Amino acid sequence: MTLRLQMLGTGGAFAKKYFNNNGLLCTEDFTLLIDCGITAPLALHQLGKPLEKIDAILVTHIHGDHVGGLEELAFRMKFVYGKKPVLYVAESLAEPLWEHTLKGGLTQEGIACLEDAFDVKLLREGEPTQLSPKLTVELIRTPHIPGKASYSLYINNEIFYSADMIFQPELLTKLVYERNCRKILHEVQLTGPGQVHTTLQELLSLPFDIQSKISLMHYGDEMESFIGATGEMSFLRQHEVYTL
Ligand SMILES: O=c1ccn([C@@H]2O[C@H](COP(=O)(O)O)[C@@H](O)[C@H]2O)c(=O)[nH]1
Ligand SMILES: [Zn+2]
Ligand SMILES: [Zn+2]
Repeated sequence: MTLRLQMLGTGGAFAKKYFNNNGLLCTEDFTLLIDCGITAPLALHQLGKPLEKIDAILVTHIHGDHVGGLEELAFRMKFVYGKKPVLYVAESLAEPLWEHTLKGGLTQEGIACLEDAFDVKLLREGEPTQLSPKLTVELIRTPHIPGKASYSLYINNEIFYSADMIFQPELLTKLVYERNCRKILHEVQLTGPGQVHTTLQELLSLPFDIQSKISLMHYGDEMESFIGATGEMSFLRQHEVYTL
């Protein structure tokens, strides 16, 4: 089954060279935007991708580099195309996404809740959900910020998309050896302590056969100086189209 991934950006929260880590995941008849950060509207514009070609958006957690573009996207879909974007969101994130992030900007006549701005589809952790005939996504809750929900994605029961998370070697091992995971798209923090992210040093501790499945994303502006220092892992590049 052919899946294509084109990252709108591959940068970490503070990266300035690579835009926010948001991606277009495409089957032949469906385009999913994974996360819609602050830079997503500009990245889509630069790629020449009209908003109406995006069939749905899925958000992994509530940080600006993952949800900061939703206000503009909702307004443009409403006023330019007269449509509500389809928004896949974990049950646990829907209320905080509205109350803590979007309410201030989106509230106006005709918009009083998340459902007024988006066609909201709630996702349950651990339950694979078919988004289109050839695209299924399962949310896996993974640790990122203490006390805040955040989710990784298991796509078509074979591709792991970490989103932002603290290193989880047991999960990665289980996915590869027990769930036939054949590709891992993983965030990486290249310098400094990981704290709420996964460091390159941590990923380098994984066995070579797991490393060889990993493409690195959500990196800092210093990425170029780490080329050749990432073991069996390679860097995902902004705008390149990958067949998964
Ligand atoms: O050096 C750092 C930089 C950032 N953080 C924390 O990360 C998040 C924001 O980044 P995301 O990519 O959106 O997760 C925020 O909680 C910062 O406090 C950090 O811990 N260390
Ligand atoms: Zn992030
Ligand atoms: Zn985050």
